[in-house]
Amino acid sequence: MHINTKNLKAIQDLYPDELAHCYGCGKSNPDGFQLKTYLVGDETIAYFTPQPKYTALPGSVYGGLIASILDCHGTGSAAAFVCKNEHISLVDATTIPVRCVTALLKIDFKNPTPMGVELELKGKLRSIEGRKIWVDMTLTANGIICATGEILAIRLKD
Ligand SMILES: CCCCCCCCCCCCCC(=O)SCCNC(=O)CCNC(=O)[C@H](O)C(C)(C)COP(=O)(O)OP(=O)(O)OC[C@H]1O[C@@H](n2cnc3c(N)ncnc32)[C@H](O)[C@@H]1OP(=O)(O)O
Repeated sequence: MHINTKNLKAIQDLYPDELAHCYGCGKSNPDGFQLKTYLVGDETIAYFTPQPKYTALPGSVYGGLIASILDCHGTGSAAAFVCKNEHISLVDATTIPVRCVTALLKIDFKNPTPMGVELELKGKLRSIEGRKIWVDMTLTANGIICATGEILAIRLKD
């Protein structure tokens, strides 16, 4: 079921301008994917429909693209979970004082990811240990989990 994100703020839209140029999710990168991650309760969600140019075998999505969007969903999720943990409201904020980068990313490709359908990415917090945030992720198409991911994101120092 597609969650209505219309009244939610995407984490990536709350990154300070100077940290918002990421190819995968930066709002200030017009040539990038501009992935949007939303915090919904205890999990994060993002939707993305790859263009046909990101084909692997005909009809299926290139694995690098899958890794790329899970990477950005992971760092966005990590920032969102830190905000939740520290009671930083995403509703009132225009920017958040939390930015995370990827230290480690693992992807398991479970099934071919079909081209031409909207992909659903979800994130769940595993743990926050100081500046280290572990997030578990799934990427689903047509109700089938095509990939799972785990990320260790590191919160940047001020
Ligand atoms: C891109 C970085 C630049 C930042 C500025 C621009 C922001 C732009 C944002 C856009 C980005 C968009 C998103 C992207 O695409 S990010 C792009 C891809 N990622 C990178 O380029 C990151 C490159 N790596 C680094 O810059 C540093 O290594 C970081 C910042 C990650 C940590 O270096 P830092 O000096 O800060 O911290 P630390 O070394 O004390 O480590 C902290 C803790 O983490 C543990 N640990 C670390 N690695 C691993 C590992 N692989 N497995 C297991 N554990 C690991 C480590 O043992 C320690 O644990 P503990 O001993 O405390 O228990």
